[in-house]
Amino acid sequence: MPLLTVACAVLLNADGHVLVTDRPAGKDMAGLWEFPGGKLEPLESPEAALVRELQEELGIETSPACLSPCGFASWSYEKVNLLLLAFAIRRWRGTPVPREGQRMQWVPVNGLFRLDMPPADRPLLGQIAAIL
Ligand SMILES: Nc1nc2c([nH]c(=O)n2[C@H]2C[C@H](O)[C@@H](COP(=O)(O)OP(=O)(O)OP(=O)(O)O)O2)c(=O)[nH]1
Repeated sequence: MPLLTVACAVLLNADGHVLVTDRPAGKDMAGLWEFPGGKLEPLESPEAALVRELQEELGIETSPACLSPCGFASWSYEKVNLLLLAFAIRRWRGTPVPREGQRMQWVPVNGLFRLDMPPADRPLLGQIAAIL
């Protein structure tokens, strides 16, 4: 199966809460909570992809220098092997506002374990808890 690389953000606010958005109706895994981000375009670096996706999905400005690798997960879905690269981000410009019809919430890291998330995300949660 093809390998699909996805970069996602663990946006941490001053309270130590993490931003999650839900997958809009009509997409695979609709309704599940996920970390904002998305697929790399051809020849795009993970960092550039994530900066672009955060602008498109939430209207916030970040830069590769603000991205700190904080974990990865690997999961075989039906048609792809997903490699999910997570970056912690503590500083950005602007206020996140969902721009693609997603719902959004800030949750304490402990609260992530109680959310319905894609199976690929599970192994990331302990890694995120460890960096706080
Ligand atoms: N952004 C993000 N994607 C995740 C997470 N967990 C997880 O399994 N994924 C999967 C879902 C998708 O198959 C893929 C992300 O792709 P994407 O967001 O660029 O694209 P999509 O499938 O939502 O929609 P499309 O752009 O293809 O229409 O990674 C996560 O926490 N964040």
